[in-house]
Amino acid sequence: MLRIDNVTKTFGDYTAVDQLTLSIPKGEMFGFLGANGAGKTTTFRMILGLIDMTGGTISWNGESIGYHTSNRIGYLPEERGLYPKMKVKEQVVYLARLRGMDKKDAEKELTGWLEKFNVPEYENKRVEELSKGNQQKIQFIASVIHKPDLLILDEPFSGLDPVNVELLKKAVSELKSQGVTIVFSSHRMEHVEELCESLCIIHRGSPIVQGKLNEIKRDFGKKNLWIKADFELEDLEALPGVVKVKRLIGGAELQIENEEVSQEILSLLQPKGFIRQFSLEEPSLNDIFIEKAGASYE
Ligand SMILES: Nc1ncnc2c1ncn2[C@@H]1O[C@H](COP(=O)(O)OP(=O)(O)OP(=O)(O)O)[C@@H](O)[C@H]1O
Repeated sequence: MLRIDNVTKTFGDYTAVDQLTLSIPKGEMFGFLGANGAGKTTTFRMILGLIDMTGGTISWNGESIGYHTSNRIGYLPEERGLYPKMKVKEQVVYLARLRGMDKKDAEKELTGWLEKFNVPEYENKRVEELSKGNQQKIQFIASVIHKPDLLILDEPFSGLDPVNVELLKKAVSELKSQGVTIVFSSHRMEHVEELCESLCIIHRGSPIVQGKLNEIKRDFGKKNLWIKADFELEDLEALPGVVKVKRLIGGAELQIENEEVSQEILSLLQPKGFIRQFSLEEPSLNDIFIEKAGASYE
């Protein structure tokens, strides 16, 4: 288990992480979310021991984070950076050996990963010859080659095309099924929704939402209602229990206070004409993020 206990980080007068307490069970894929500047990367750097905490403790499987835990953690940093002139194989094997891996094992692992990512021919290419997205795949390989049991990924999907996003999602899901604990940050809520059972949204270094995704959605209460009708959907905004209305061609998307409101809306609309679509859906993580993180700005 990764335990972050009452962790604070200040830079001068500024508090970037504020008494953060979180527990991430072993083998989970955990989403660590927050607006720009919320404190995600700073937290990751403290987990890695790259910067000192101002206060608090962090432990991995009961051991305080430090030099002895570093070989068991893999990290894909937000600011990607490989040596441009070095060949992929030289570079990844060098990084793996720094993590205590044997050269032969590292080469074998690298070949496997390059095949998995459909780029076996990259082994002897210089990093600068690869596109930015492909460099990112190589950096991901460098972060997992030593088979860490805790993997920290800072915005792993940014800059990847949809095919590579799918490849990477599959790779992280496989690692999870092998028991690796994965913590990742992302501004793309749909990726978090797809991959994570639990998550935390932080704002100014403190959690504002925390828990299991399905419970967070249930507790949020509000629902989305999609309506398409062959008549003008007028005055929806004025109906009791309607929070937001987004007009679409031929219909509307509503945010409503609770399920009961949808029944009242249906009874009101039915006498007016033909309703093509009327569907009630769970709120998206995007809705929750915008409301919770947005409210904290005020
Ligand atoms: N070395 C530093 N010195 C001073 N302030 C810093 C330093 N590192 C981070 N900060 C500040 O701490 C806050 C949190 O930064 P951090 O990089 O952790 O945010 P983030 O959540 O990762 O944001 P983003 O989504 O934009 O990557 C920011 O206001 C940032 O300016």
